Amino acid sequence: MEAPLLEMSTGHVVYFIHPRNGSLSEEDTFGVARWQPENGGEPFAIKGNLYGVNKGERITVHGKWETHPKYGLQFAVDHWERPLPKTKDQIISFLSSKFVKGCGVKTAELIVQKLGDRALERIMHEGAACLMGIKGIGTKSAVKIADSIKSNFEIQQIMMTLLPYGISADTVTKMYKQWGNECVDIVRRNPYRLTEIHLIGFLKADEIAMTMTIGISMDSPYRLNAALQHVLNETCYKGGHCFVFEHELIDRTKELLRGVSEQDIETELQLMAAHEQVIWEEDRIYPKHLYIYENKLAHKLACMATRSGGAMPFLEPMIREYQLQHGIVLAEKQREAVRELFRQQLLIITGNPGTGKTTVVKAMIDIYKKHYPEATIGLCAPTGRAARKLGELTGMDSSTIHMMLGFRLGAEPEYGENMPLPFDLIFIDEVSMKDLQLAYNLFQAIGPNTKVVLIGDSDQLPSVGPGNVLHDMIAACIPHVRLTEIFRQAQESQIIMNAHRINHGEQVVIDKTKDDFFFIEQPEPERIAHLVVLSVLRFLDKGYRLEDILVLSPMKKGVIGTEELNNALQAAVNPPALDKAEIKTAGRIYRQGDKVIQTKNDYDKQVLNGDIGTVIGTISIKNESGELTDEIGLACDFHGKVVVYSKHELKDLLLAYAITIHKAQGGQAPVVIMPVSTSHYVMLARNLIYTGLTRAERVCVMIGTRKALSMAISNNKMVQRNTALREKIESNLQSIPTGQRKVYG
Ligand SMILES: Nc1ncnc2c1ncn2[C@@H]1O[C@H](COP(=O)(O)OP(=O)(O)OP(=O)(O)O)[C@@H](O)[C@H]1O
Repeated sequence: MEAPLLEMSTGHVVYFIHPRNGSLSEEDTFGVARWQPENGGEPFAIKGNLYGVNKGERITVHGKWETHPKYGLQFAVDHWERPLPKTKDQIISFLSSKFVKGCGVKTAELIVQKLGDRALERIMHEGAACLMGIKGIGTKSAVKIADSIKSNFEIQQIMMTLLPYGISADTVTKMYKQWGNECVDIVRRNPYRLTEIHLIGFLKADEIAMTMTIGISMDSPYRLNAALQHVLNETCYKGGHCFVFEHELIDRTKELLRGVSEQDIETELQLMAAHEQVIWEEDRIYPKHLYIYENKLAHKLACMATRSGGAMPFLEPMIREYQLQHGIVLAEKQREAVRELFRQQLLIITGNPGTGKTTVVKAMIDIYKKHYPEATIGLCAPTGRAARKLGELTGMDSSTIHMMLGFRLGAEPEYGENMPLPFDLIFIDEVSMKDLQLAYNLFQAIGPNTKVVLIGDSDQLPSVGPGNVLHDMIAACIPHVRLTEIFRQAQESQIIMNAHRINHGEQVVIDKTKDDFFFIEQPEPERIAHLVVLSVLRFLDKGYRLEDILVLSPMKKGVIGTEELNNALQAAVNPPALDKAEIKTAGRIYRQGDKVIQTKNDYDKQVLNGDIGTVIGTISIKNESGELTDEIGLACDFHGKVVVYSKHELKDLLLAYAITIHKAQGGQAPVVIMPVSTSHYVMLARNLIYTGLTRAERVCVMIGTRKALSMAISNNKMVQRNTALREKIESNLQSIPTGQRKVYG
């Protein structure tokens, strides 16, 4: 049966019926609006994907009439377009709209005066040249006006061609930025190229490829290439691996492509390796960038590790003087760490909580400054929270590694191989979180005369991103001092003592007369969720603030996963109210007063993955020229810095009443509440529970079953990560003959 022909109507949206503010997003594109056809007919309702339609602007909608059981006759929009304005008034109104940069009503009138009814056609064909000589338009603004008109209509054309294949308007805009007017040709030839610029994933590209008329064969090299890239990257980034073994990559790709022969996949892989799209080393296949990071990092670490000095007679009296001045006796391992600081260019200090890491860092800074008064010292950590804590404890400035390196959107960091960081000594805290890429960027920026001290707890979860950098460095014998003594003050904390027990595979011991560790026995997940909410409310009643409380769950899904806990906690802690602004998008509600977490590094806004803030309210979004638009966004406070999110940027912001233990790494709070249930037994591992517990500064409340806790404590099977950093550091170390090793200090 042939599809019914679509009808069309040109006119404008008088107002939006749903959503009332007309603020649609890529995730939430469905809208209903009151429509005024320009032929003078009666207004009617239109509905459908109206994402990108602005109230009042002239567009053409294509679709068909439908009868809604409740609302009657409506026009269901299949697609829409912005027609080329025809009359003088339409042209002036288009030229002075937000789509054309740098052109107000007066300038628009002057343009039409000079170029007439065919002004837009002429600008598109002749470019900026035809605008020259018009009063108030210089060369720069002529180019700006011409470019925005051209790109506007080109994007429209591309959208009309590609939207039917399920490519969203937002993706088209991004594609256009990358490929300009060639988008349609590129996608028609090889839809998988959309995966190259991370606009869509392989599965979506495959879907598009299969629906495009020219069709792409199942064993097309384009398809195989994209599938191999997809499997390689997914495996590395989801599993924290730096490479994937050849047989595993081929097997997984075969499973994904179903019906394509192993031989064809292997041939494509060989071609990819020959063109250095991937790196094939022995039986390992690396994404090219991870291979470069691993090799360069290994080389740099080995060079630094071979630079060590000899005896320092001045040091022992300085350590004694420090102890006297501060009324402290450093433990032998702490003294060893101070000595190693002076001897080594690169030093790792690890220890479980309460073993005196911060104390020894303070001693190191003090003694080093006494010996080298002119020395410049930098402090940093992978997350904002960890950096703030390091700054507070040492009384010195401290920043995130990203900020220290000067990460910028779409550009190399400010500091790197050719521009080393301007410090004599750098301390980096919470190094267990550092993944391969961040470690590479950091060490590239370390100059030949800068010392580096890495501090961390190697029993915590490894980094979220690829690599197992801290473990590999320790295993490769990079100078390392492990602090083991638990000091008396720390011994009084049940949190610290139980953290050590868990780490040794022993069950927790709780003294009910003390008030820092509680275990509430409850087997039912629904009841656990309820108790989590009650506990949070109780701590709030006691005077704790929301930011003092971390609710940690191992998982996102399920009744006691972060998603459902967040909904329950939002409803209990911050319910809707007339005086509280809120925004709804993609099924989530963000309300004034909500605790939120950024889930991606955004160098433009200067908020990093893991930063926690509070929603201040809603706000009108400004366009590129700084003028307010109809679009409503969200304003959040991140430790005194106000960050504004447009609706489509909210995908990078989640509620943070409950967060995963992985996300909580590098941060601590006075209170930690943690469900521990067999309902997420796949996630129950010792280092997970250990990491969660050690986020608590004052009180930890676990809710669940002892059985689940005991299962987690017994599960010490570390998930293996594919990395060759250790091997490469060792081989670099061997290739630097002892005679050529530099003396440092
Ligand atoms: N040599 C020492 N003699 C006596 N007390 C010490 C000594 N070193 C550290 N402490 C005390 O032990 C406690 C824990 O020390 P510190 O905070 O430095 O450990 P940490 O390893 O940094 O802990 P966390 O990982 O929990 O932050 C502190 O109260 C500190 O004052």
